[in-house]
Amino acid sequence: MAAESKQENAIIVDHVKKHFKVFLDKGQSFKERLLFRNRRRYENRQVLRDISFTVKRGEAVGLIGHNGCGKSTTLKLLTRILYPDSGTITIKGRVSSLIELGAGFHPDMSGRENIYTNASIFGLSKKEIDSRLQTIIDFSELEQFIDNPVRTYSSGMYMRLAFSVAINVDADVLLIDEILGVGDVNFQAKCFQKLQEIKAEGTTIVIVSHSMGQIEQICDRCIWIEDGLIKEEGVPKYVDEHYLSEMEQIRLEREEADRQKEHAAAEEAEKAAEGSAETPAEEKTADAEKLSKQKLPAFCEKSAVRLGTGQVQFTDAALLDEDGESKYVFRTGDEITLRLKYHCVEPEKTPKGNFGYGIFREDSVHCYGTNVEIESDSWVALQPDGEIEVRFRNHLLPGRYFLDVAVHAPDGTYYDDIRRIQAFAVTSEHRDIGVCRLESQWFVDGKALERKTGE
Ligand SMILES: Nc1ncnc2c1ncn2[C@@H]1O[C@H](COP(=O)(O)OP(=O)(O)OP(=O)(O)O)[C@@H](O)[C@H]1O
Repeated sequence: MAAESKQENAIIVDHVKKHFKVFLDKGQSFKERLLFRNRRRYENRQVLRDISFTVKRGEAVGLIGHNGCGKSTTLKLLTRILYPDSGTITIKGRVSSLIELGAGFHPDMSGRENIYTNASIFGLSKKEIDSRLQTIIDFSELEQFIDNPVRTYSSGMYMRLAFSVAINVDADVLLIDEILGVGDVNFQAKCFQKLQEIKAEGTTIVIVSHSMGQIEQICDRCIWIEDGLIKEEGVPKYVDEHYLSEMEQIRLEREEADRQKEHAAAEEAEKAAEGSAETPAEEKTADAEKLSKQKLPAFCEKSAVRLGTGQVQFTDAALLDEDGESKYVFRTGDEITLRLKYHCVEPEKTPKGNFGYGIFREDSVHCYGTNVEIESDSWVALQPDGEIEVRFRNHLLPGRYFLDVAVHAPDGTYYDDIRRIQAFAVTSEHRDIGVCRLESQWFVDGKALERKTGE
């Protein structure tokens, strides 16, 4: 049997469920509550739907997940500030928690008196507290204020005292909620170092944090909670990466929805403006440098730059997914279609054009560029109004990118050239790094390694 499996469990959480009653229209005043006592509506919010995990003695485990997913609730259940609706929690040994720090402090009592009452809540006898009193005071750096009532303390001083007590009670299990927000930067660094010492001494630790760096430095294992269930569990570096990538995906999807709304509104405004004032005839005619002075149309990013003679003008540009939907976020490996529409002012004078596109990463790295002539050794016969599409497999790695499009004459004169016409983002489930994905096949002693499923 592996040594690890022999190690004793310090915490066993077994099929725990927890809901809260959330009142929707609770009266504010006593009168309102009395008058509308029959109207008090509430909803049952199921916060933990079925959580099971174990923590071995001496192990440090991090709980991560987005706001409101139930991390603090899990910790409060472990501390017994709350009780589960069903399921069981078993903890072996003395528990100390850094949750709701200083909740047990009495404001009129001095710092010293509060150390005694607070440490006794953690189960220490008077003799035990006497022997570690100076260590607690020294760690808090509050020596000169220790006999003042804690109501005269700043919130940072208050937290420092509470933290010093909680970490000096020789707990077997330490539960921590976003602890490293305590005090100033120096004190935070000191707390962090102390935690590492406590861990090295073999204390079991469960920590809730939004700081992946802290989780990776302290924890042996990480548990990602989502929708009241455990979504993933394992080595912090990998779980954190998956979590951060999902958070980025959610953020980008929101951004995409906002952008769609913005574009729709801009198009609407453009149509309204077109309807009320017809563009004067002379503005529609070709004129070198004219495009740079015109207002950018709605399909362009606000930061776009437009150059060219205006003899051919793009009237629409869209990046489409495989279903033909206009998108802002793509994944590495997706097929993307760039659809361009154009208007040619006088096709008889400018019968041929070459269309091209370029992609730049947001830090201006030129990732790619090509045109019709490079790919097909031919030129496009220009119509008064035409459409052109280019389809490509997206091998770009995660990041933000900008698209440039241009159409030029056989002599190289740019008819229309729009830089940063559109922004887009790329996400990926792969973990390779760099600018683009070079799908790699590994061989060991001539034998091809099996590729991960889904790649
Ligand atoms: N006492 C309570 N009464 C009603 N709802 C509660 C109570 N405590 C927590 N909740 C709700 O339970 C959900 C989970 O809260 P919890 O504090 O566990 O989340 P969290 O993952 O720690 O979030 P955060 O990262 O924001 O700290 C939230 O929707 C919260 O509003």
